[in-house]
This record gives sequence, C-alpha cells and structure tokens, in this order.
Amino acid sequence: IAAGVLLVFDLINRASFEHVPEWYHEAAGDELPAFVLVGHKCDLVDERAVSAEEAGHLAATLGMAFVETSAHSNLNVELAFQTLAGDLPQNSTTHRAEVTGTPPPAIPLQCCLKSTSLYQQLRIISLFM
Ligand SMILES: Nc1nc2c(ncn2[C@@H]2O[C@H](COP(=O)(O)OP(=O)(O)OP(=O)(O)O)[C@@H](O)[C@H]2O)c(=O)[nH]1
Repeated sequence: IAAGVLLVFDLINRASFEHVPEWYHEAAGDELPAFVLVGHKCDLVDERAVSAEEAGHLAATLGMAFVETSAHSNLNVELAFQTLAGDLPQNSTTHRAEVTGTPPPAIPLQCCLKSTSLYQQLRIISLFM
C-alpha cells in the first residue's frame, strides 16, 4: 500500500496537468495515501502553460500541498520529498518500528504510473511499506 505519492506534472505541458485528477484517483486506492502535487520544470518561465494559482487551486481542491520544482536548477526537489514526508501518517509502520527500536522495514521506491517516461530526475513515486 502506498503511504505517500508525489503527483508530478510538467509545467510546460498542459496536458500533463489535465491528467492530474485522473492520476490522483488511480493512486488514491482504499487507504488514502499522503499526496503532494509537483509542478516540474519551473525554470522554463517563458514556456509555462500552467500558472501557480491554477495548480495551487487544484492541489487545494484535492487536499494536498503544491510544490514547484526544477531538476535543471536543482530547485525544491528536496522540498517536494520533505513536504511529502511531513504529510505521512505518524502512526505508520516505519514510525512505530523506529520508536520501538526495531529496524524499520526496507522501503522500496517504485514508479507507479505509466506516464513517468516524461520525467527522468523526478518521477511519480510511491513509498511502499
Ligand atoms: N528545463 C528543464 N528541463 C528539464 C527538467 N527536468 C527534465 N528536463 C528535461 O526535459 C527533457 C525530458 O526529460 P526526460 O527526463 O528525458 O524525460 P522523458 O520522459 O525521457 O522525455 P519526454 O517524454 O520528452 O519529456 C530532457 O531534455 C530533460 O533534460 C527541468 O526541471 N527543467
């Protein structure tokens, strides 16, 4: 079961933004994971096809934070992961294991959507526990 999901779209590709609600429903599942919406390639200011306001509004509608990133400028990539980590449920298996001193289980990283070929540096990632 995914504990956290980064939903990544390309800020210069409007079609990728329009897929976000569909990706959200695909990834939501029965036990709602933590989500963060990520608008990628924010360094390409002149080619932007989605405003921060619009993306922020969609994120708020879906109940998640919005972060703009650029792998090119190394901007906010870490913040996106930190924001997601901060939204993970505190009573997760990993947290309990750390509290009790038991080694936490390995957390494999797995790309979870077919559309990930759009992104090399930053992908839609699920943290499986
Ligand atoms: N300017 C900019 N370019 C980026 C960024 N992230 C990735 N790219 C570029 O976007 C292009 C596509 O990225 P890839 O990671 O190769 O993704 P891909 O899925 O193989 O390619 P596409 O399907 O064509 O987007 C490459 O030229 C990357 O260098 C970014 O944050 N800023």
